[in-house]
Amino acid sequence: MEIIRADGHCPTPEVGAAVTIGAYDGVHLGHRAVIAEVRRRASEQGLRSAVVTFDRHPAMVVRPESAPRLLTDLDQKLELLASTGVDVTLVVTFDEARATESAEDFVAEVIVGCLAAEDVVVGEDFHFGHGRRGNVDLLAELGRDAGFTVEGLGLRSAADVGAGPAAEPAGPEEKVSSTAIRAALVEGEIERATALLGRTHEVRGLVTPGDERGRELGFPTANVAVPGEILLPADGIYAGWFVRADGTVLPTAVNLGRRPTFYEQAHASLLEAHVLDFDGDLYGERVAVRFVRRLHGEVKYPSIEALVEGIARDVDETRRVLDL
Ligand SMILES: Cc1cc2nc3c(=O)[nH]c(=O)nc-3n(C[C@H](O)[C@H](O)[C@H](O)COP(=O)(O)O)c2cc1C
Ligand SMILES: Nc1ncnc2c1ncn2[C@@H]1O[C@H](COP(=O)(O)OP(=O)(O)OP(=O)(O)O)[C@@H](O)[C@H]1O
Repeated sequence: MEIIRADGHCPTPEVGAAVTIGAYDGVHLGHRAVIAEVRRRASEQGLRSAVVTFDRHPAMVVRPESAPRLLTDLDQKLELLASTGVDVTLVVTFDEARATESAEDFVAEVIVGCLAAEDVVVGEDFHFGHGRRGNVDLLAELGRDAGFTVEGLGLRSAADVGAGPAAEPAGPEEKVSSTAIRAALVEGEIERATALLGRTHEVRGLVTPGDERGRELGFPTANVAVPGEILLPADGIYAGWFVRADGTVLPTAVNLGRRPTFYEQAHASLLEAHVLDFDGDLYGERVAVRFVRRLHGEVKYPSIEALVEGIARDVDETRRVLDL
């Protein structure tokens, strides 16, 4: 996949493109359905297939006070987009100037100027440009002058993307969206998020020193510092996978929370991963944690012995969940 950065000017394309546009946070199964349609249309018409997305979520600039936490950072998003088989991703710098740009200028500069779009495919609820004034109808109108067609796709539901019963409790009619997946994660409904994403939710960060208590307890943990703009699921104990910098994937029992056994009121949740059957130094390593199942909420154990027994049960349960 070719990656083009649009922060002013870009090379004039030699071939036209079938294009889709959006935040694409999470690259979920709804997004994948749109991209599959873009690829199908591109190959039918001898065009390149392209995704236009942003270097940060537009809400971070437009309404920072209520911007959502993200399912993916830019690196992850680009990796996931590459895995769809799309030919090009155009990463648009979303700054103040971009936020106040008119829909007309955005289309002229990016969609036509950078990609020579001939066919644009978006979800029917798509909005763009200053004040979210641009919609599918406006895009189609601009396309008539600029020489591209526009298709507004019906939004895919959980049933459409084959999410199955795991997408409950919202039900098969629920539209797949980044917002719905964020809500599932915040509720600790990991299987539902997985069903809508088509993969497990993965967060990335550096392993930082903790207070070494875990080792004393017999369960050393890697403290993973996840950037504040990334969405962590509900506090609790999880079975999951731990991905090392070299790509090795290891089973892990995760504590995401405030450790009430030790602290009356910790000010923030910590992500601590006990990597099963592993003994080694992880400090400073850039790792990923994938959440498979929430086992239970955090417990304020009455003693250290009870905590150690509790963690041992969590580790056993993690082995069962991961089929080890
Ligand atoms: C699988 C697992 C489950 C845990 N469950 C709890 C819990 O329910 N309540 C709690 O207070 N701490 C829990 N802990 C957190 C331990 O208290 C924590 O690992 C210990 O404080 C070590 O902290 P440190 O990394 O700062 O050294 C759990 C840890 C792991 C690995
Ligand atoms: N379930 C879906 N079915 C079809 N198209 C979709 C679906 N979800 C998103 N799209 C389309 O994919 C593109 C990217 O959308 P965007 O990233 O805004 O998705 P979203 O998941 O709806 O996000 P949010 O929940 O934040 O609104 C847009 O053209 C959008 O209309």
